[in-house]
Amino acid sequence: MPQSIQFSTPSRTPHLLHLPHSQFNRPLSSISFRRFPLTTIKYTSIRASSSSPSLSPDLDSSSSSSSSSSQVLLSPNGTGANERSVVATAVTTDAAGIEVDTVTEAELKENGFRSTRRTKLICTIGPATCGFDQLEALAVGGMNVARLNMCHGTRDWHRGVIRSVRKLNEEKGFAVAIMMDTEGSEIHMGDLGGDASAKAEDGEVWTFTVRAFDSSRPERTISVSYDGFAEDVRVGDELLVDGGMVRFEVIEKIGPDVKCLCTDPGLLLPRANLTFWRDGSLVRERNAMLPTISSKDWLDIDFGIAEGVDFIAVSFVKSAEVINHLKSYLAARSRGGEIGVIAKIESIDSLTNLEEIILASDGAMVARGDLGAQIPLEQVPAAQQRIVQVCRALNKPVIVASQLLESMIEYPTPTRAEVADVSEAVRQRSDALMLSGESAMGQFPDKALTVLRTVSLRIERWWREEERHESVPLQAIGSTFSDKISEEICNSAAKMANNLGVDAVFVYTTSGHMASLVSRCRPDCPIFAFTTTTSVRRRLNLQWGLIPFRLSFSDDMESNLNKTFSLLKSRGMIKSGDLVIAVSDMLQSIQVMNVP
Ligand SMILES: Nc1ncnc2c1ncn2[C@@H]1O[C@H](COP(=O)(O)OP(=O)(O)O)[C@@H](O)[C@H]1O
Ligand SMILES: C=C(OP(=O)(O)O)C(=O)O
Ligand SMILES: [K+]
Ligand SMILES: [Mg+2]
Repeated sequence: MPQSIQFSTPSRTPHLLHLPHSQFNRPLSSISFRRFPLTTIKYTSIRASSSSPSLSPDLDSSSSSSSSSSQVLLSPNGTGANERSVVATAVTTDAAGIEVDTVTEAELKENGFRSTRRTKLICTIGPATCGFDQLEALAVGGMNVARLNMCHGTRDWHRGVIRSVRKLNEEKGFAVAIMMDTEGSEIHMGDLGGDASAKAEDGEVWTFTVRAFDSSRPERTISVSYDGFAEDVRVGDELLVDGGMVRFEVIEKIGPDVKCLCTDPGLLLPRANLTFWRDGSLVRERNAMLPTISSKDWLDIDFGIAEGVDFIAVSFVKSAEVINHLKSYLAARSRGGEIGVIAKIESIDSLTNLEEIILASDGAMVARGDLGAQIPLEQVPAAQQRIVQVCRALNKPVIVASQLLESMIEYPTPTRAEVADVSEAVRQRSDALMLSGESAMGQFPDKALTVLRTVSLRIERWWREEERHESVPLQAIGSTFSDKISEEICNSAAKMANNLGVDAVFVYTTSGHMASLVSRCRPDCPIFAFTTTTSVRRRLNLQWGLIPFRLSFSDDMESNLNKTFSLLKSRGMIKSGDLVIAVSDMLQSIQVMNVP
């Protein structure tokens, strides 16, 4: 199949350039249009929307079907320029045949392409946010992915949330993806017998025990999920609750009970995780014999498959093997590649095997909560930067998680240090930021999301204003020749977009791969990703800069562009004169044009 680069001038006359395969052994960026005088480039004209008066008459009939009202176009969920309530507009009988959520629509109209947020936002859903209206408020506020932590809540509870999110997507045109996070074989405390928390004071002696309680929890007593706990632990060990938020020292062992002295006071939360340090280093063998995916996790995974979640985040990944195992399990049970597997990097082993784990996964999470309990805290920032860089190099989305706005669990305003931390993750160009307790059980979930949104927007703008184009050299990753061509096309498209100052890159992608390749380049302009299925659209919502739309399209780029321009224009989401670069994975083409 000949590869084509299409170039259409601002006067809307596109030029079609056919090149033999061999030309593509060089990066596309080295293919200069100047080397091929425009006069030798065969051109075809492209038809604009039916509202354009300057169409070539010869193409009217061939493309008039492109404004058919049966076309369905779905916009992404809100980038949250405003807090007004979302009105359902999922009306396919609409004259323009568009389904779109009003948040994105309003934002694009009011602020234009460039102002859209590039960094994606994830909210952990918990008691503070599980109601339909609360979920809707988060979607309006910019939530791209809802995370369910299977450490907490029953499957019925999680099912309720999943169904509410799905309803929200169907009724209001959002594309909020669902990420299920496995519990993993970590050692954690039991619940607190109904108490929301328990305060451990300095100098108090608490009992950690593997005994089950018949009735209510005895005072200053905590149950532990790991049967071998009392045997393994030694007097003098340090016991860290929730990554060091509260600390104890083991002072005595009495059968199944372990007496511990509180050395750093704080709040104990139900099912908080526990780590152990001995002589200044983490005791790793403690859960080394436990499988990464426990039998309870496998049941949760089956539940996730049945409920059609979009991502499964695997806790305490140690090697690529477990990721490969889960991926083949999913491939056999879910309809082929529909669930993305995210590796949580939160252990020493996962740092040791980082590249192979990320290569095997569909994305990674910098799970700083547990990571900070396994390596010294001062090493966490360097680990974060390395994980973000490896993910970018290997073209996998990366999430920065835990304690971004921890103080907002209790207070309506973040600390300056928290804002600086969020800014750093945005500046590193991570794909997504995640809220945990802030949205799950905090007092100000919407405000916390607003802080992530406004800080992301501001830092992204600052970075663009400073014109700090990144010169991160992106290593070649494509294995097949076709993959290599796609990669070069996307690299070139992003470079052209920056150099020409275009308003948006349009990418037509069936699997989503081409969109991720454009996202990887982190271009200055937003990326409109058009894909044919709702599941791909939702998964794209995790990736930096992608505004995913669902659109039925063909392998005829001319008609796809006509259709897109017409649909987006009729909703006022783009306007005549906007400069766009379009790439497609079906034709492997690049086109530059003004919206007619
Ligand atoms: N589904 C849920 N049901 C009840 N509480 C939850 C749920 N999800 C999260 N939480 C609460 O939010 C806190 C922070 O969430 P997260 O960081 O995901 O969990 P953890 O602290 O266990 O690592 C949890 O400690 C828990 O108190
Ligand atoms: C995100 C994390 O995992 P979890 O909240 O499940 O402990 C973390 O440890 O930072
Ligand atoms: K978890
Ligand atoms: Mg963790």
